[in-house]
Amino acid sequence: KPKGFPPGPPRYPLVGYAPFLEKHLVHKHMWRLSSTYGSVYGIYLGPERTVIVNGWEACKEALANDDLNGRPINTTLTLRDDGLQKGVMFTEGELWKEQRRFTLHHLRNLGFGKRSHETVIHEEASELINEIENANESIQLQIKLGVSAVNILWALMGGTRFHRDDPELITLVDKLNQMFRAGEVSGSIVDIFPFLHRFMPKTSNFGTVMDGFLEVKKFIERAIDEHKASMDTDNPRDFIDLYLKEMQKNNNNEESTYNDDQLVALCTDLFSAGTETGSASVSFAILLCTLHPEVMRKLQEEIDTVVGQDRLPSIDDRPKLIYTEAVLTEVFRLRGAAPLTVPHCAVRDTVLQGHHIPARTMVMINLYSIQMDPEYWGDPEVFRPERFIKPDGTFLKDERMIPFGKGKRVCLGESLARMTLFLLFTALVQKFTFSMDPAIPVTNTEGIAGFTLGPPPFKVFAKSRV
Ligand code: HEM
Repeated sequence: KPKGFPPGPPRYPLVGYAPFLEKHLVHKHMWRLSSTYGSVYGIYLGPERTVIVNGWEACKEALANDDLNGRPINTTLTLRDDGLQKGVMFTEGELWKEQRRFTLHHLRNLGFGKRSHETVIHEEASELINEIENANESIQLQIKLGVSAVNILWALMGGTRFHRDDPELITLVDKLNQMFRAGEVSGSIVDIFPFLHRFMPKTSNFGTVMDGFLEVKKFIERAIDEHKASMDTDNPRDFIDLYLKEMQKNNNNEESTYNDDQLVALCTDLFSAGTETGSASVSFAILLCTLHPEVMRKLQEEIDTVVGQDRLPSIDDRPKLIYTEAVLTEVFRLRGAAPLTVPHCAVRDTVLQGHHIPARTMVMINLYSIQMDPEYWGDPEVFRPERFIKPDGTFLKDERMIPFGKGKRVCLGESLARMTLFLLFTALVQKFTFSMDPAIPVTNTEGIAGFTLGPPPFKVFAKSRV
């Protein structure tokens, strides 16, 4: 017989435990609470009860349970989509299944995460390298990498490439970054008290989030209008054309889930999820290697031996770049971009680690707690890529490394994200040795959690190696 709803920290009137959560390192706080309340505990965020899942065994069980594959309804998101639940990231059931299948199928055919996309990423890497070479002061990498990430994704979604110094693009990337830091993955005060959204000033975190949402939405809507005006149904150029074609095919089908609102929300999901996380991961990788010059040196030695300086590293080099692979895995372990995944929700009553989880309970799966478990890793706080290298020198693949999640809700962009991180990061360390600009001291690298985890502000000097 299942135990009841999992117990947890105290519930204060109206607000529950929400105001006591440490906003900018919420994954760490949630993990800490598990030492008192157990790996699966219940917590009230406002009047709603939520379940937090920690540790490998419990997270693995939760991710394998399809009854926990829903998404909670969240006020902020419903406001983004004019009161509807649309897109792929925050939908569930048949709509989600159909749209996710269509999206993955067509993005893959267009070259998503495949060798044919490497040329595009190499072009972006070369442009980025040029821009860094021409900078005569220390640089803030995150916006620059954000621009690269947009171009890499947009090549498949919208078919065009933006100029790196396009001011509109830079504003968009900047607002996206701010939005991801201002947001709260476990829900904000507006999600607890929806009526408050009318009173939130533009300068509040909620205002920043809505501003970011609307900026992306405007960008997507404009692109869709341009596609409609110029598309040739027989020769679809990119993902938006393919989707518009599918809409035409289903024109007379009232049951169809392919429509304008859905296309806007889907592209907004892909664009938001796919650009900030990518640039955050490369930034974290550069930040950690800059603070560990011995790691940077070893990386450069390996790349010089396997690739040399005459061409950019390619995905074909990957199996030979063992140390590089270990560094990137260690970056994901220590500073994965989505430590709490995207909130899940029980689609029906179910059981987790013997606890009863009622239908519609929000469930947060804490990947950080897996990746930082001292009993398993020994010295989880230490940046030590060697932990992923076996004594015989080969790469050690660890089943606990799931920075993209696992199961049916696993990140839709994993193949692209892995390829982008590898190609941009290796190109940068092949060409430059980075050092910190002491004007912005980085006292710790834990980063800033919002919707996702982003690096702390930092600037680097890039010394050319050739
Ligand atoms: C390093 C970069 C990235 C990391 C660490 C990451 C991680 C994640 C994680 C942990 C989830 C949630 C899994 C769950 O709910 O259990 C997720 C979902 C998702 N990601 Fe990523 N992601 C990254 C990059 C990308 C990229 C490049 C794209 C798109 C092009 C993307 C698109 C999505 C989408 C659409 C979902 C929602 C999937 C669904 O609900 O069915 N992500 N990601």
